[in-house]
Amino acid sequence: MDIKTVGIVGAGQMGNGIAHVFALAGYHVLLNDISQEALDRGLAVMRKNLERQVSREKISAEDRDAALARISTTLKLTDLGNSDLIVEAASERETIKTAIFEDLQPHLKPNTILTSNTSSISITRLASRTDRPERFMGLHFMNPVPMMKLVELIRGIATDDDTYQSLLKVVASLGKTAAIAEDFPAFIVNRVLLPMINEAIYTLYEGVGNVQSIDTALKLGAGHPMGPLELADFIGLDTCLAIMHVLHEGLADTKYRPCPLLVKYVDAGWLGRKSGRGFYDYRGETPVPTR
Ligand SMILES: CC(=O)CC(=O)SCCNC(=O)CCNC(=O)[C@H](O)C(C)(C)COP(=O)(O)OP(=O)(O)OC[C@H]1O[C@@H](n2cnc3c(N)ncnc32)[C@H](O)[C@@H]1OP(=O)(O)O
Ligand SMILES: NC(=O)C1=CN([C@@H]2O[C@H](COP(=O)(O)OP(=O)(O)OC[C@H]3O[C@@H](n4cnc5c(N)ncnc54)[C@H](OP(=O)(O)O)[C@@H]3O)[C@@H](O)[C@H]2O)C=CC1
Repeated sequence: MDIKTVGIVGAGQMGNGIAHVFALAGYHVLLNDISQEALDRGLAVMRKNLERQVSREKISAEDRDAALARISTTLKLTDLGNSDLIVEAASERETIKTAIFEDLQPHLKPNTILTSNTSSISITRLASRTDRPERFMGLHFMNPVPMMKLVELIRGIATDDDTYQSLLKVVASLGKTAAIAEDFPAFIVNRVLLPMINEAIYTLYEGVGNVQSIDTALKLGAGHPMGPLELADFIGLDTCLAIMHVLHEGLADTKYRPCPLLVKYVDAGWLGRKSGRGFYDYRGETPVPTR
């Protein structure tokens, strides 16, 4: 299938990164969110990240301008009806995702491929709520999207081969590498990564270390580019908690129980970088540990 126009739902940190890489690869992008503020912020972040790529001589100024010219934004979900491919990147809540696909469905072309960037939710179940489970797949980008080379591809039980092959080509056209995961809770990356982050939060909760010592230990002791608490803040603590709930419920094993301290931070609205505070406080010039 020839994919030219991509509709992206959700202009948060993932949605804007996904729009960035599709536009740079020559696709026309229509970006939707429920809030104008999120759309404006998403565009501003894309401009900044494209600018950084120009200043580091990764792309030319012409590439940047052409990419920006290929991106439009809209508050109206139904404007995405002409897209050849939909990438849903709204908040990690199943009811939100299901409602988006239900609202979009009557306005879509029959062949349009539906994908979700979900970190953990069953692709088979999301697909089953649409009129085209055979043309539905998990297309899971990593954060920050312009930098990370991997895209996890997850087939639902009904996904057909044509959809799978089309998405393999899309991933290659973005200059990224696909890893194929079976449709089980949190797939591959987050099945491994999130229990590690949750364990780091338990380590903090139980007083084995403080924020600084835990992050320093994993960065310098295990060669991680970011400490696990810094990474949790980067992903978003609400998203981390949502993934742990899916693992805990979906695999029915207590080893996946979310740390009460993670729950407390989310209850406080301390969601990490995106809200200004999490395991670090980002409101000053340099991040300061909150524990
Ligand atoms: C939750 C899920 O469902 C799945 C997930 O995504 S889990 C999260 C997966 N992501 C990770 O684990 C990220 C771990 N962190 C890293 O790899 C690195 O810290 C990083 C690549 C983000 C930044 O690297 P760094 O060396 O500390 O920063 P810095 O030297 O300033 O930048 C390195 C590059 O990243 C780019 N970059 C940094 N932050 C960026 C951002 N937020 N957006 C876009 N690009 C960014 C810089 O422009 C720079 O690009 P070049 O190398 O092309 O010049
Ligand atoms: N953060 C990460 O590291 C990664 C996240 N993901 C997944 O990507 C998805 C998005 O995550 P992320 O970008 O971090 O989250 P963010 O919170 O940064 O962004 C989510 C965006 O979706 C918007 N939104 C909520 N409901 C709707 C709706 N009905 N229609 C359109 N937009 C809506 C939100 O608006 P508002 O703020 O107004 O509610 C917000 O702007 C999630 O499924 C997440 O699990 C995948 C890989 C990595």
